[in-house]
Amino acid sequence: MGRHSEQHRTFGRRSTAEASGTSRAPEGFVDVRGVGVAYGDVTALEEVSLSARPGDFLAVTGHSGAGKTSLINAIAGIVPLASGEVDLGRGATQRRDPSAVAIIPQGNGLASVLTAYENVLAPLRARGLAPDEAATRATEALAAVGLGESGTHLVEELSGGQQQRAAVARGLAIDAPVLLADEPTSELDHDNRERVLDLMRARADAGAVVIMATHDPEAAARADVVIELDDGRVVGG
Ligand SMILES: Nc1ncnc2c1ncn2[C@@H]1O[C@H](COP(=O)(O)OP(=O)(O)OP(=O)(O)O)[C@@H](O)[C@H]1O
Repeated sequence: MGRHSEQHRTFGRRSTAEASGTSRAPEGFVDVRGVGVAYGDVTALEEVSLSARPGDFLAVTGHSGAGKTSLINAIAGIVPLASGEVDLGRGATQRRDPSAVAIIPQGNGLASVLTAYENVLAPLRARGLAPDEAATRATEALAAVGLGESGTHLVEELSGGQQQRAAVARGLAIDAPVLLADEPTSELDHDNRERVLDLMRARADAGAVVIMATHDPEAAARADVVIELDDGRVVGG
């Protein structure tokens, strides 16, 4: 089903921003080498390798249980590796830089008793952004996903799709060199799905690495490269 798949890929395309030399391009990279993940006796990933450079938009596909979330979480450092290595950062001197990554997790991960705006703002303040800049970024990110009017609502008052868009806003607002997104469009109608995919594409074009897990072939088709997992391994597409 993937447009392209193979055991190990290297993507060297220069980003638009890098090529034009005009931007704040975050210059991320991701190197995944022979990664395995296990939960007790369950092997979720085995010998998975991939490599991505600034401007790359990757989709990770596969059936339910294939290992998509495990791969996203392994790259994010959320699950321990049973084998292999993950490097990510801003350049060769900053390998394994945890602040280089932002994640839009499966199931959104929002605090339901905070407003959408507070959820977007909190990680920005935690990362040391000044209050004014954090507020501006949070407002802009919510507007970008079409929640400009709903930012003051508690998350528990929002629909599932609105909550998912708030989670997308939170991930985008961090403006990290590496953006990981786990099923970021699963709850969205057509127009909002396209809006979110446009934002992912724009972030890659600005120089980030974007890696998106999705079971939606149409969403995957928006990526530069599709990596298909089956039973925890990269399979041919
Ligand atoms: N916390 C856990 N404990 C035990 N097994 C787990 C755990 N999380 C995932 N698994 C197992 O690891 C394998 C990969 O799961 P993972 O969630 O990575 O797949 P996925 O492709 O993201 O699935 P989905 O599309 O349903 O979200 C599955 O066999 C799953 O049952």
